[in-house]
Amino acid sequence: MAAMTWRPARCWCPSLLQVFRFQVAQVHLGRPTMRASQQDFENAMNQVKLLKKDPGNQVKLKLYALYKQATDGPCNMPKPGVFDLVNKAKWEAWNALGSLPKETARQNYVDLVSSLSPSSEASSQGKHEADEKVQGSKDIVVTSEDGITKIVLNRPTKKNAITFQMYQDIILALKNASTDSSAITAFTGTGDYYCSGNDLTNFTSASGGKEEAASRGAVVLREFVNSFIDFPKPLVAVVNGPAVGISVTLLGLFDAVYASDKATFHTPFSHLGQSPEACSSYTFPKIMGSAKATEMLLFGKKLTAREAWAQGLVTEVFPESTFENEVWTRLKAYAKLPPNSMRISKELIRKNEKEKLHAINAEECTTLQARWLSEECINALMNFMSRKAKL
Ligand SMILES: CCCCCCCCCCC/C=C/C(=O)SCCNC(=O)CCNC(=O)[C@H](O)C(C)(C)COP(=O)(O)OP(=O)(O)OC[C@H]1O[C@@H](n2cnc3c(N)ncnc32)[C@H](O)[C@@H]1OP(=O)(O)O
Repeated sequence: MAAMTWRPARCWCPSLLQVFRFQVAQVHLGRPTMRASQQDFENAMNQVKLLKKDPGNQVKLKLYALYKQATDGPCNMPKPGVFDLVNKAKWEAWNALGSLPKETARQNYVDLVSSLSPSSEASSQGKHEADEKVQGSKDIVVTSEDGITKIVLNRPTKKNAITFQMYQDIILALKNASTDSSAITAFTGTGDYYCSGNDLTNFTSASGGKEEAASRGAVVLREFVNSFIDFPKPLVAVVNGPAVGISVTLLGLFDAVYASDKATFHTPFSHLGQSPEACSSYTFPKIMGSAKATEMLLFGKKLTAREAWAQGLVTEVFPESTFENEVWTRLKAYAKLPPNSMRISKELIRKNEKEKLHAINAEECTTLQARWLSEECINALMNFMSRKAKL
């Protein structure tokens, strides 16, 4: 086994890691099952060596984790000691991927590398493979094949929390997906979480005063939710793990929600001094009744996948062991249906509520803009930031 040890020309992040040795061993990946993806994977590994720009520790940890998941499967190493910073960071990144299948990890690795060097030929395939990756950044990876445009939240070390940039990336991804050649668009997450909602550092790290940040937040949130309200094609959520906050409330605007039985659904808005968004103040009572909606949106009751299914928020629950395979097989079959008929039928189902949903979205954003400036919310965000420091 030839080991390729990559020592950066300079220490990339002395504050976090003294020296980050990024070891990617060239291993014989066994008899090729899918020659092409294996070839892409090895090409991507070589591309990593040629990267001229420092991708940052987060990305390097992600590459390390995806590489290990793709070659060794789920994390099988004991957790390093608390003072072994480098290996503990690597262990956590790998462990955060949970039971992500090797093929998915391999594909995510290739996608991540190609997003780092977009001009690179991460794929050795012809036109078809090159079409698979259509847009995205390091945290939102968009691929399109088999009639499905897949929008992947790809920030597993932060439980796929949504940054300001990711909101913009998703708006663009939906805009592109609405006119591309795919029949269906699906959202899913990398790692053990679907999405832990809004990145709670969005506001504390925003430039300008908190009033300006709240105002910008309301504008981007309104545009973000409108892009879901107006999306013309079948929109499916593939909830691969726990979902928090806006990733849960948005489900009321999806056309189908398939969940792994390890998924949970949590909207801790009162705990955060906030209020509901993504039209959930209307869609949740409509879907599950006002009492169940109150338990979620006011009291922050966390639902299991089965409870969410029983309340109508989830269309179907699958065993974790067969979830990915069953869901993507089903969606590939659905994606073969006549796309115009599906689009027109969706328009019939949704058209009577669109105007109402836009108005509800506007009101929720105005309310949230005020909430973000409230003492209750600011204290809650500070508590979240300081919780680790107490450890
Ligand atoms: C200019 C302003 C722009 C604003 C942009 C628009 C704003 C739109 C806002 C729309 C309204 C949305 C509301 C919501 O979504 S409310 C819900 C927000 N989410 C949460 O409250 C979840 C917070 N996270 C947690 O409770 C836990 O992390 C969680 C239970 C999810 C997992 O716990 P666990 O112990 O398993 O893992 P860690 O806590 O160690 O998490 C691993 C690392 O990931 C970081 N993390 C996780 N979630 C978030 C998050 N939501 N925001 C920021 N960071 C998050 C966590 O801090 C860990 O990082 P470190 O390893 O660096 O500590």
